[in-house]
Amino acid sequence: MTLDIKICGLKSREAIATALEEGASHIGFIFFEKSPRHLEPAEAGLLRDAASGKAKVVAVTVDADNAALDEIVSVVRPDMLQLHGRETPERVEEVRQRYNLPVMKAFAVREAGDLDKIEPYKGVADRFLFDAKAPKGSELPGGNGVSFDWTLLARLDESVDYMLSGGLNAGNIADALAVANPAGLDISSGVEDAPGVKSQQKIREFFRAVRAAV
Ligand SMILES: O=C(O)c1ccccc1NCC(=O)[C@H](O)[C@H](O)COP(=O)(O)O
Repeated sequence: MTLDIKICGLKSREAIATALEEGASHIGFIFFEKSPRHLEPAEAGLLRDAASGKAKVVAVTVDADNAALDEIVSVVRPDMLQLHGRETPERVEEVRQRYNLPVMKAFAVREAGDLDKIEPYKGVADRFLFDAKAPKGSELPGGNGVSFDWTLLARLDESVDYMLSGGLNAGNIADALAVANPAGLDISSGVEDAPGVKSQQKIREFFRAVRAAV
């Protein structure tokens, strides 16, 4: 079983190097000012070259307008855009066409009905990302370190290409993979010592736990 693994919210060369050494398929940069993981496009542009030819660079945005995306795409040169807000199917299509880049559309999941929301995005988004709903009081639509009920994913058609995220860590990834059948995993808080501060040791432990589980 080959699983894509995206380490998200990276901000330092050291953490990127560790993620790549361990075999990350994707590295994510966050462009959302309220996040402790936020980077300016110029900062991400300097970091992204480390991943060239090794992993796909994913730019994570939340209801970004064209001006913001224009800057991110030209300065960071991402391989993929992750839309983590309330983007409509029409907006996802517009973004794909405008930048000629694959788009991963994020959905917040708490109950079965939340998965029905992907229907109008099928054939539009290149991949889905299922995350937990933000807890009350959080200003972040992602990166909250909270899991959802993975058994809900059993209702998905096998053809749905998705990454699983939300509160994953070295301690629960075996349980998650026993229940869900994702094409990829996406993790942020679970490999941090503090919000926005990645731990090289936790990154290594996460990969070790994934290898043991598959
Ligand atoms: O991580 C953030 O700060 C963030 C902020 C705004 C939108 C999305 C964000 N993260 C997106 C991701 O892809 C995270 O990896 C995903 O939500 C999982 O996070 P975690 O539960 O901390 O592992």
